[in-house]
Amino acid sequence: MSDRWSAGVIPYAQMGYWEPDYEPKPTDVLAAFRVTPQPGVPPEEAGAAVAGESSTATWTVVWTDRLTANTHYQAKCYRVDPVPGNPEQYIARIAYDLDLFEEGSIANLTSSIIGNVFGFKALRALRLEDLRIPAHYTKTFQGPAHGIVMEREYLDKYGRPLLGATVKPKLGLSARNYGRVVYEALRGGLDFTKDDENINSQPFMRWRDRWLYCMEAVNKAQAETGEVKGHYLNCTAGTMEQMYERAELAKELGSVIVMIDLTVGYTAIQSMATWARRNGVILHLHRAGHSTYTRQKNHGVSFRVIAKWMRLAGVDHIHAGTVVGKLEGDPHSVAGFYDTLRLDHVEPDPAKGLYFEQDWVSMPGVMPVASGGIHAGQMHQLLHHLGEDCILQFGGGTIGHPMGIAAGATANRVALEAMIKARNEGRDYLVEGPDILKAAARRSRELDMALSTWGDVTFTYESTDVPDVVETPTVV
Ligand SMILES: O=C(COP(=O)(O)O)[C@H](O)[C@H](O)COP(=O)(O)O
Ligand SMILES: [Mg+2]
Repeated sequence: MSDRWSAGVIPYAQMGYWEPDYEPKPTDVLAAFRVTPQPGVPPEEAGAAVAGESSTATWTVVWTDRLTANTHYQAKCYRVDPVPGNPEQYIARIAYDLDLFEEGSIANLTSSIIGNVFGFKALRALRLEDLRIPAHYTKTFQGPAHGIVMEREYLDKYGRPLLGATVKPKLGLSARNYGRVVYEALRGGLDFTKDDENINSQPFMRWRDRWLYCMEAVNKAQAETGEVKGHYLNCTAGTMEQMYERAELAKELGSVIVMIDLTVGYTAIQSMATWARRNGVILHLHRAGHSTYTRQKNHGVSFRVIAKWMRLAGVDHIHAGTVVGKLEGDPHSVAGFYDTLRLDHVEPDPAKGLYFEQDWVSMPGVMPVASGGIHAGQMHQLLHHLGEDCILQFGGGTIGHPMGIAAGATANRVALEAMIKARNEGRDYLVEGPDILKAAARRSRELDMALSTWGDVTFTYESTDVPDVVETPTVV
């Protein structure tokens, strides 16, 4: 071991970053990292190195350490467990004192915990699996601008998932044709339509034109149906000033909701969440880009951590997976994401990939959004996996309907209401789902056509991001 540290270089473990006797305090931020050390690097040293580099340390001791209360500020790796079935990987748990973080800043939290450490040569790979945010720190964040309960009250819609659709094709429609899609989908029975992540303000359709045509469509559909309707106007732009300008006009035109992409960055998200609460407008977040760092199990940041950050940052909606659709989403992992977003208190549950207890101390819940390759024929599975407080978004599964967009929307609404009715009557809707849908389709040509068009479409591929199977639950 000693060969690897020449004069002046001391192992992190020896510098105090490995402390197996440490008992985490209720105020500590706790992290679980999946560590793959380089051959020859002991796991405790790897864990200590992560603790060091994500808190006070550099690669050697420095004289100025003596000018600080160094042991107080040092993060401590207090536990390292081998990963069952994977001899190369370990889960290292690290405790960070609350004093290391600025109140109410995701940017500061992330610059510490994922700042430098993922590039460490001594590690082959590193993944942040989970974080425990102490109540003391949680209370310094705004949290969701409105949250699930307020959103339902604003919309006057209860007892069922909300329905939406992403306008397709993703790019190229003119503002007027785009508005037509919105109108058809909303009048047909959806609650929301939505800009896709990459619809911002391109030459083929500038944002102001889209705002005008979409709000005309929303108003017309509201007048015809007597329901509150919304279109997520995507305010994502190159500067904060442009985003505020777009959000202000959305509000002036009476939109109940605006949207941003995860790509705008944590600080911009927090700023937009503050704006959204102040202005009484719901804030939708598309997790554009997340799979570049959330999907692979050995390296990056788990989506359950991103979900936690976004609840703190203050969004009202976030895309969180469908289980059955076209994009990555193991049922157990997705259940863990949905719990993290919606519950007030989350228990550790290794089967769902949840490493820590998380108390949200009454912070409102975020509405998870299920989107990506879903259709009416999956309604029983969607309700079973995702529950009632969520938004089901059918883009292709509305706009691709052979009888037209409004018919696609109606098919989804009829399928959902039939399934909710069956659930409320106490039926085993998961098992009986296909029959429930067939029976409903006898009274709805739109649903009948949706089922015959897409009924057999499934996306059965192996998931990448699956929780480790066996681990004893730990309460810290
Ligand atoms: O465009 C779509 C879905 O379109 P469609 O409904 O036509 O498949 C969304 O961008 C994805 O859902 C994002 O993925 P996720 O929700 O997993 O972040
Ligand atoms: Mg999209």
